[in-house]
Amino acid sequence: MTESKIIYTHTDEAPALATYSFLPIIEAFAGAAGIDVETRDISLAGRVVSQFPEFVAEDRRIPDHLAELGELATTPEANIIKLPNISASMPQLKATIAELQAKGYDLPDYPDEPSTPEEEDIKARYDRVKGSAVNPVLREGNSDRRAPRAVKEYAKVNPHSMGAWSSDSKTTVATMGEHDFRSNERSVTMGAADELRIEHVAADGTVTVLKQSVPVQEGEVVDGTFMSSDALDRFLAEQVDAARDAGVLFSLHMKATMMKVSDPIIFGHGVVTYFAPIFEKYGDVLEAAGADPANGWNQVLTVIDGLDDDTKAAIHADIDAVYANGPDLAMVDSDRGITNLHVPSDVIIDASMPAMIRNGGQMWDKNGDTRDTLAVIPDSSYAGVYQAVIDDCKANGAYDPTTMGTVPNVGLMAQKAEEYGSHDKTFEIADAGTVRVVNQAGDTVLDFEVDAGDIWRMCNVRDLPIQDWVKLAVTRARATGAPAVFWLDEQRAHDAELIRKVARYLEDHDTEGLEIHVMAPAEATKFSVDRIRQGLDTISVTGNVLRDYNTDLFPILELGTSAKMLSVVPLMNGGGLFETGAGGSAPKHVQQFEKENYLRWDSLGEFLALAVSLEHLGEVTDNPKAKVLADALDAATGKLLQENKSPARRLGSIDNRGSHAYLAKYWAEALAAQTDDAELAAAFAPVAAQFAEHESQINDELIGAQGHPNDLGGYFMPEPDLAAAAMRPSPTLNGIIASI
Ligand SMILES: NC(=O)C1=CN([C@@H]2O[C@H](COP(=O)(O)OP(=O)(O)OC[C@H]3O[C@@H](n4cnc5c(N)ncnc54)[C@H](OP(=O)(O)O)[C@@H]3O)[C@@H](O)[C@H]2O)C=CC1
Ligand SMILES: O=C(O)CCC(=O)C(=O)O
Ligand SMILES: [Mg+2]
Repeated sequence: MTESKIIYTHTDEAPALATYSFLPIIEAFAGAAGIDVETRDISLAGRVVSQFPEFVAEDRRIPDHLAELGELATTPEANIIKLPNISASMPQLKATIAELQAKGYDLPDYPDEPSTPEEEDIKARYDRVKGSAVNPVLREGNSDRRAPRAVKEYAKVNPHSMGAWSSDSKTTVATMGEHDFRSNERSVTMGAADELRIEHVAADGTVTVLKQSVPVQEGEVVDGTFMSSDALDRFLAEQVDAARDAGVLFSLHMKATMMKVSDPIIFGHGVVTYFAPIFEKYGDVLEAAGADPANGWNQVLTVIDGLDDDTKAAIHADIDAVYANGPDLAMVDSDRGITNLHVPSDVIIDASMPAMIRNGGQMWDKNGDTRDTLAVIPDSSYAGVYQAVIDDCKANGAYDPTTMGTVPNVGLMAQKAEEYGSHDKTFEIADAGTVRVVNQAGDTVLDFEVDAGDIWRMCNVRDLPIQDWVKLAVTRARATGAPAVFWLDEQRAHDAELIRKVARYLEDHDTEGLEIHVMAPAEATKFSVDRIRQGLDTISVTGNVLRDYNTDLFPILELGTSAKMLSVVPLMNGGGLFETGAGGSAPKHVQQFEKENYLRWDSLGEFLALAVSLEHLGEVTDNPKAKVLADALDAATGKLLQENKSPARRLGSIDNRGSHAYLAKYWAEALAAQTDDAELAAAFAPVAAQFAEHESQINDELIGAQGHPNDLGGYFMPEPDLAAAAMRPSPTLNGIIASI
């Protein structure tokens, strides 16, 4: 018998807090079926510590759990439950380092400007932890994200609130459309395995190797492209003027976390353009003092704070003038004066654009009022998707969650597909010249005329992941009967290569009776939202970035949040990676928990993932009890929804902890009631009885704990004892769990 083992990941922020409450329940229930649940620490803090063993006292070292799981993900035994984790921006990484140092971890500072080989090494280690460093390693398969039927039905009966859309809304999307990644893209499919080299050739002929070796496989699609720095600046300046003239908010939507090299640079251009008078007048002073707009306006403000009083006062007067003369900025937190440009990881496009659309196309201004917005998305590859949704809402009003259809996604991401693999192949160009991609034979495969400051990048996608993606699309289309639309634009170089492959690999499958289309993203959006309004479902089959966008966009409109999605990654070598929802780690929830001991995080994603993980375990190991646990958990999750025991949003109601207590109650009841496994039924009958007897006492203890500030002894690495105590405040519940 194969070992029955599930790996549960310890991550960050709200899901990490939820884990302190939910994991003991999982361990107890799984233990009754002979299933081991092990944890691995892939939190941002844990990953930082793991990079510096020689700096850290032996008893506080953390092994490189991510590398271990990355290897596990390539084996058939893998059964990993992956909770959302922080893809750290630079300000988050530095805050983590500072917190760990204060806790006595003797870590080096982040060297912004390394001047010795040792500092280069330290910086390289920190940079490995930065940005989207976890997901691409674990996602050794393509993604299948959908709203389970029970969740969709629940949302139809209990719709979330939707802001009204007016036909004269001034909200719109601005995108470059030329000189950007989409329009400069060139793509080639490799006829044979090779090794590519990326070089920059300056105007005087000097050759600089940007990347010595990019091994590529036969059939791999290789793209190169760049965004023109000058065109970007012109575009951004025009949008600042346009927003001011239209009297709408200016807001920039990037993915500075996942696209950790390119997007902070673009974000920095946004900061410099909006605050242009400041950088024109004080740019040298600020640069000398260490300002880096790519890390957000807040970082620049911190640097200004360290200047002498006179300079500081002068700059602040000029900043006031910028605010007075410029368009109002969309705000992240108007009470605290945090704008959309303050921190690059505060506004992340996949969640921020749908939240705006759900809100009638409006964002918050500095007074805490909602206003129409100019949403600036520089690259035009996918911006048209949001414009198409906005056009549809202007024409037809907000969507109706009680009737709307669903748009699940089959996303290409295996083996660092497309943009996921681009980070070590993205460069801010130093001098005008040519970037060329050269093969082993010395032939130039792709070349580009670039200027200083341009952002050049290469993306790759291998052939086997594409085959697997096409197969998954056909499987989902067959399973649901819904049309499957490949969101590919024949006008775009990369997509044109993919369209050829899709046509070829569809031939390998029985597609008789299936409706399969290829449409450019804006057209596919229109097709899907037209059907949504008719209550019809449409599978979106997309590349990596659209996978990310669509799996927040549609769930946020359909279900109110993407946390309620079933997110499965069937690993290409047979294992399973079960993600918990499609959203992130909800930092705002932690703020509320710290302030008033109330955690509004909904663990539905964890419940759904655990059920499919148990089901997978039951199938691949010889453990029928796992299947019984899975079925009972599904029944419990359904009942939890029906009985409205998900976390509410307000103090004094059931929060995350209370929802776990009810899940455990319903799970025990379902196990006691089932007849497939008498042993489990007998084991859980007394547990169910205890829950029934003590329900109100558990509620009193959990709700009674709320309402005061909570000190967890750390943000990125809370003290485990404090976090466990805060998340398990009901002795009665803890006693029942311990009795299993
Ligand atoms: N798979 C992964 O590892 C992912 C990680 N991330 C990371 O997550 C962090 C935060 O990203 P952000 O863009 O703010 O997106 P999030 O999805 O974390 O949060 C946005 C909002 O969505 C709602 N939400 C998200 N999850 C839940 C949940 N389980 N229950 C209830 N509401 C939920 C909350 O709304 P409200 O405040 O109204 O309650 C929340 O404020 C970043 O560090 C990012 O890198 C992001 C996406 C995926
Ligand atoms: O990896 C990341 O940074 C974010 C991933 C994400 O948002 C997603 O997979 O939906
Ligand atoms: Mg996402």
